[in-house]
Amino acid sequence: MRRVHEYISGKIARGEKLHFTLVDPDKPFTREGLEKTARLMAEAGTDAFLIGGSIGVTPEEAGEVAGVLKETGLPVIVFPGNINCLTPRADAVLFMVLMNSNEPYYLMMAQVVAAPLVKKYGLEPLPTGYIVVYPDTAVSHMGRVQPIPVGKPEVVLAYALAGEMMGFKYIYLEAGSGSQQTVPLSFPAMVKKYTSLITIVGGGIRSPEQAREMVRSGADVLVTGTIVERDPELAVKIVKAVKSP
Ligand SMILES: CC(C)=CCC/C(C)=C/CC/C(C)=C/CC/C(C)=C/COP(=O)(O)OP(=O)(O)O
Ligand SMILES: O=P(O)(O)OC[C@@H](O)CO
Ligand SMILES: [Mg+2]
Repeated sequence: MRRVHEYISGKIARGEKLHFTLVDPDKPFTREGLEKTARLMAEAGTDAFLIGGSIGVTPEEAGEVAGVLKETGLPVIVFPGNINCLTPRADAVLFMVLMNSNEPYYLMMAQVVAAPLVKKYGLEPLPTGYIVVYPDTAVSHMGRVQPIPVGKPEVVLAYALAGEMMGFKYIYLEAGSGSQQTVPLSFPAMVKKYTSLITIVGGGIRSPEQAREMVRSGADVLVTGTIVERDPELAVKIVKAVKSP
């Protein structure tokens, strides 16, 4: 059963660009507030919800958030900072390797610890190479990241090719949540040109214009988190820009 992968890849095959809404269960929320945001984003046309955070998420919070988001009928995908984000109430998990980490835990041990849990929970694994471009965010600190030189898209391409050769289906080009900059447009462009990976891009996207140029450059899936928390109406405009680039 690869229902979520088929849902995502089917839409891409039909020429659609996708938007994922990131919800961090560590951020304070009320059930009513979360329901309202979820409904707003679903009506705007977001394609799925990601749940996860770098620090502080309890499995109970992850489960509660997943339960509320599932009421929209959209897929709920765990975007794990670590195994604490896993919950059986989600549909799938970005089964990630942080490819440019210097830390063995994020390269192999997190996956080894997670795999039996993913199996028990019945989560669909989405095999994903995760690349964090910039230093100075929670994820780059926690993940002991070796940043990618911004003027060198061939470096990111080499990672993407390696990921594709190892059988990953997704590559997530991450600026870092709350980043001041988005990933360089040349990065999704290069990956799209030379691989058949599904390209997810996120971090620092704050305007419909940025969203539009990122999908025009080759991103298949755009992720926004911070703007959904700060300005949901602007997030709705971003979804519309992704859907009509
Ligand atoms: C396979 C499993 C279960 C785990 C893999 C674990 C790996 C490789 C994690 C990569 C390192 C990491 C810390 C990723 C975090 C990704 C994430 C959920 C980011 C969401 O944003 P935050 O970093 O929480 O942003 P804020 O600072 O805005 O809260
Ligand atoms: O919070 P923002 O900056 O939108 O980032 C989203 C996501 O890519 C973080 O992992
Ligand atoms: Mg967080």
